[in-house]
Amino acid sequence: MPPVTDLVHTPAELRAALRALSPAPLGLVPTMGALHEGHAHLIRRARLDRQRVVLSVFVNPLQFGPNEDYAAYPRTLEHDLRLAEAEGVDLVFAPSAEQMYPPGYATRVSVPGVSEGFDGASRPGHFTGVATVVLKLLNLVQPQRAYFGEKDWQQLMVIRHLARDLNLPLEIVGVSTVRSDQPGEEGLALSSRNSYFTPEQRRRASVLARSLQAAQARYAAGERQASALLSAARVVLDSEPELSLDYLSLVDGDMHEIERIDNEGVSTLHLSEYRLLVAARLFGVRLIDNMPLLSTGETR
Ligand SMILES: Nc1ncnc2c1ncn2[C@@H]1O[C@H](COP(=O)(O)OP(=O)(O)OP(=O)(O)O)[C@@H](O)[C@H]1O
Ligand SMILES: CC(C)(CO)[C@@H](O)C(=O)[O-]
Ligand code: BAL
Repeated sequence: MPPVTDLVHTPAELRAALRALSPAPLGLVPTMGALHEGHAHLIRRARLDRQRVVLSVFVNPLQFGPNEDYAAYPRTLEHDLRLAEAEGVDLVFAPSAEQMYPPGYATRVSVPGVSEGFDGASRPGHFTGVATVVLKLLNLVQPQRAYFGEKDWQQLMVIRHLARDLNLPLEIVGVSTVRSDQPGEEGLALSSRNSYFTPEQRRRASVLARSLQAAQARYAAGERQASALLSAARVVLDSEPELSLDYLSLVDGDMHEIERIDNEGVSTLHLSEYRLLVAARLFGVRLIDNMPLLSTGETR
């Protein structure tokens, strides 16, 4: 018998369905749907942790700017349910915008500092929208653990900060980025927005990953100046004529830009928090990617 995945749409239905799952430990996987192998990886990680898995599918209007792709964002609930069922998800919560933000809704949650710069600068209000909806989802589901992809690195840092600052009684689990292994587009970070691309454009979009790998290679060869590491990435990005760069940086775990890696004073743990970040627009689509200086696997 294939596992049965329940689908609910309202907070009241969610509460009733959660009662039926309790007292098992719950893992929440928040998504905006259009599920792919990256999302499947988060679900599998939650199941490995022996959690009952609640998956939310909600394209959150609060985190989109007025000129962004809220209306065009892919909505594929039937496909998402099939993937959720195949991966053994216990419950899918797919609310409407009206259920999440009924008339009179006012509250916003923001995490200054870590939300500023990078995507926070390019997408004003984005992380306030993310923090607000994530806190609402955590309150609705009350999981023991919640799973987020490293692909959205700054988002993961914002949510870790939110959980720490507000003493949220749960563990935030970061899961490493799943990348394409399709010939020609190897390394491309899986993303729902890749569905906007033709196969040829996807191959060219792998330039982001290749640029970060070039910086990693320079680091592995002994380079410790951020500017030189970033130049190595920049050469690769410049090889794509259609690419318009938003940012390319090396940051520490607090999202502060760093100029030089001083291995003497930095523990391996600290080093694993350093990230090369890139964001660029390609063929009208805004893409982000990031990599550690050294591949270190998942973070917790
Ligand atoms: N390739 C991936 N590897 C690991 N986690 C991922 C990957 N892509 C998305 N995720 C994670 O899945 C969760 C839901 O993300 P979301 O539904 O926005 O998908 P997405 O592919 O990131 O879409 P978008 O194109 O909007 O960036 C987030 O925690 C995100 O970091
Ligand atoms: C965390 C999230 C589901 C909040 O809407 C979204 O930002 C995403 O899919 O990464
Ligand atoms: N995966 C991040 C959600 C967003 O781009 O709005």
